[in-house]
Amino acid sequence: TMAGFTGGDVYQEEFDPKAFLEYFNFGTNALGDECVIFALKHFCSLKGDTLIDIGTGPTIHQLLSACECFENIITSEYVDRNRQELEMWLKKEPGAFDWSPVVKYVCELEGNRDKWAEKEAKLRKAIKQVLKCDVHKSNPVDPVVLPQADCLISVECFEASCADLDAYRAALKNVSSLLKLGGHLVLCGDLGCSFYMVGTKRFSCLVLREEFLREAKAFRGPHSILRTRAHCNPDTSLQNRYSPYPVWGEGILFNFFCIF
Ligand SMILES: C[S@@+](CC[C@H](N)C(=O)[O-])C[C@H]1O[C@@H](n2cnc3c(N)ncnc32)[C@H](O)[C@@H]1O
Repeated sequence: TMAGFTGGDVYQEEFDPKAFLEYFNFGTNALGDECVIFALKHFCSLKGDTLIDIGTGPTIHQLLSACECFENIITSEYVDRNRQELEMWLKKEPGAFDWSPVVKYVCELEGNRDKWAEKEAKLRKAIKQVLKCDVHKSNPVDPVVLPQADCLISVECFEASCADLDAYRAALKNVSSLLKLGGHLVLCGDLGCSFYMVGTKRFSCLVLREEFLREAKAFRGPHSILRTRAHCNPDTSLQNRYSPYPVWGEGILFNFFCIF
């Protein structure tokens, strides 16, 4: 509901990157791993020169395969602390999150199990900018003006930052201005999820349905892919034990991945 909507101010004040990164402690949570693996497998198929990631958060999992094809990656994020956390990893500062288990897994998927250190170096080199971003602005990276990119990617950002479907459509439109004609927009997230936890703090999530994504797809043209996958056991006791996000808004969670 609107009343429970957690907007930009709440993010800026209360989104704790360290707590969020707990979801990416690979190997400690079976269902969390499943979520990440679903997305990682799909990210493998992207290609182009320039890629912009919208609402990067403190994470890099979404960029690990892309850095093999995209020489220029620009990340963008609303929360200052998330950008700082990412900078820590980029600069290999002490206390930076250890992404190596996830990186190793991606290398395995790509058939280069031993290349993980090279991949980390490649990604650090590919990420050219870490920008402030607000999807509600007509130029989300204002005051920076970017050349249009070949590919935009956004993982669980619009549903986190938009109070309703109209706001989601408007944000998609804003962000599309950063994309070349004929470029690809890649969205990844969960269907039917109404909130998620970051540490002990609850953040609202706009409930998405497959029909809505199919409609959004229609406005980007015919070259689209939408894949969804039922991802966790509807048994809530199991979910409470294993879900990466402690309790889901609905019984079953579906991951989605789409390329527009
Ligand atoms: C669920 S997190 C996803 C982070 C990352 N993309 C991932 O997949 O792990 C949602 C992200 O959206 C960001 N966000 C919230 N409001 C935003 C806004 N108005 N513009 C851009 N990003 C926003 C949050 O700060 C947070 O990093």
